[in-house]
Amino acid sequence: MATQGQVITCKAAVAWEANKPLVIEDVQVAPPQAGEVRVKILFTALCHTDAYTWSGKDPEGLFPCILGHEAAGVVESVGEGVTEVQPGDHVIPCYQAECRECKFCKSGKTNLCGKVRAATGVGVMMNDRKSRFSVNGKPIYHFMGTSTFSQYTVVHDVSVAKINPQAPLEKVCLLGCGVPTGLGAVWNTAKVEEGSIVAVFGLGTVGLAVAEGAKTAGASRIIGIDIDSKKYDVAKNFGVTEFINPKDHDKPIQQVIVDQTDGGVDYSFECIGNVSVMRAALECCHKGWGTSVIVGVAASGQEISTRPFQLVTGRVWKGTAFGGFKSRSQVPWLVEKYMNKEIKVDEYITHSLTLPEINKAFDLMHEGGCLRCVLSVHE
Ligand SMILES: NC(=O)C1=CN([C@@H]2O[C@H](COP(=O)(O)OP(=O)(O)OC[C@H]3O[C@@H](n4cnc5c(N)ncnc54)[C@H](O)[C@@H]3O)[C@@H](O)[C@H]2O)C=CC1
Ligand SMILES: N[C@@H](CCC(=O)N[C@@H](CSC=O)C(=O)NCC(=O)O)C(=O)O
Ligand SMILES: [Zn+2]
Ligand SMILES: [Zn+2]
Repeated sequence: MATQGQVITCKAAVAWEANKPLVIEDVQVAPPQAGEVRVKILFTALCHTDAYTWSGKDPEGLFPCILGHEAAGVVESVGEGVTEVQPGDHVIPCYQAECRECKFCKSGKTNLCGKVRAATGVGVMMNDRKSRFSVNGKPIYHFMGTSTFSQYTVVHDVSVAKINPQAPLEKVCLLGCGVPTGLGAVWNTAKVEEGSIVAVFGLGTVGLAVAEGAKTAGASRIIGIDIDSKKYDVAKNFGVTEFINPKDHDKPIQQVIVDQTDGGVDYSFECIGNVSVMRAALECCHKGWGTSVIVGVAASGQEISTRPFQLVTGRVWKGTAFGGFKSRSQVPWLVEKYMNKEIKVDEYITHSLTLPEINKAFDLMHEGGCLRCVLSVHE
């Protein structure tokens, strides 16, 4: 192919500074080095975590950078030693890598991978600790090892999942983050059993995917909690059976839930990123066994607290990254589940725009009616 081994100049949305509108720039994307893959991104969605880092509250946020981590595309070229994907393969970039060789990958206890995390956390590639992106010679940092708000990106080979080429990329891009995170929080992290009572705090994409996961796990009651009452109508389609708006109650929300559930829920999930809600989510769990899973990402400087007595009396506090899914192994499996109509994806897509409209897409994200907005990157 003509572009292999060449620098590609393409359009990308650059975050030059925290909180300043993204700027569509002509970006130079260097060829992939050993162990790297250059991907033509066709569709990318926006996740709340992109907005979080853009806001300047992420301690790992570096500027200028190219954000984006929920996407799908086609391999354009590969660097030396890359064997598991080749040009033309349909792929989903994975911010949570899976090398299958490191201490984490071999532990059988976690989906976290240590191979490239130190490099992706500081916005560079592992090989030479440099960025593959530049604008007129000025380096632009990578983000989460994915940087999908660009027509082309370079990722580590351990951070890319090859998927069924029949899958519609404009839909399955969502399997790069929010939907697997919610489903996996239920299936892998909490391991919700049939008949359980579940509370979901925050009914955005991640919370709705938790509800969907809980429904398929056979939960008997799925209580959705959100400060936006309009969320309930949509949430019913994802399995939420009851709704509570904390603003409608004088008592603390954990007390309201404990009163309505004969002592508390079996499982709760915080899908907002609010440390006060994380506490409420733990404290609404049943004494002796209730488990609360933190999914939301809280800003730099925020800390969780509760009375240790809550844990002494048997409640369990956990967290999850990418829903505990092993990315390269299990994203292709999730794609198949979608193709077999076993999991929802289309239902989370409320808006479709193009890359140049990305600032509008971020505005939409902060409006109640938007779950996921998918950007067509080459239109
Ligand atoms: N752990 C992980 O691997 C991942 C974590 N995340 C994080 O999950 C969180 C949720 O992501 P999205 O669903 O995309 O966000 P979202 O913004 O679409 O949804 C959040 C929901 O919480 C509601 N909410 C806000 N404050 C509330 C409060 N005090 N009480 C009750 N409800 C409240 C909002 O009305 C909204 O419906 C974010 O913090 C995101 O960064 C996202 C993906 C992966
Ligand atoms: N840089 C952030 C960390 C944010 C975070 O926790 N990210 C999640 C994924 S959120 C996706 O939308 C995650 O997978 N964390 C594990 C990891 O290795 O980063 C901060 O420092 O707050
Ligand atoms: Zn995300
Ligand atoms: Zn690993």
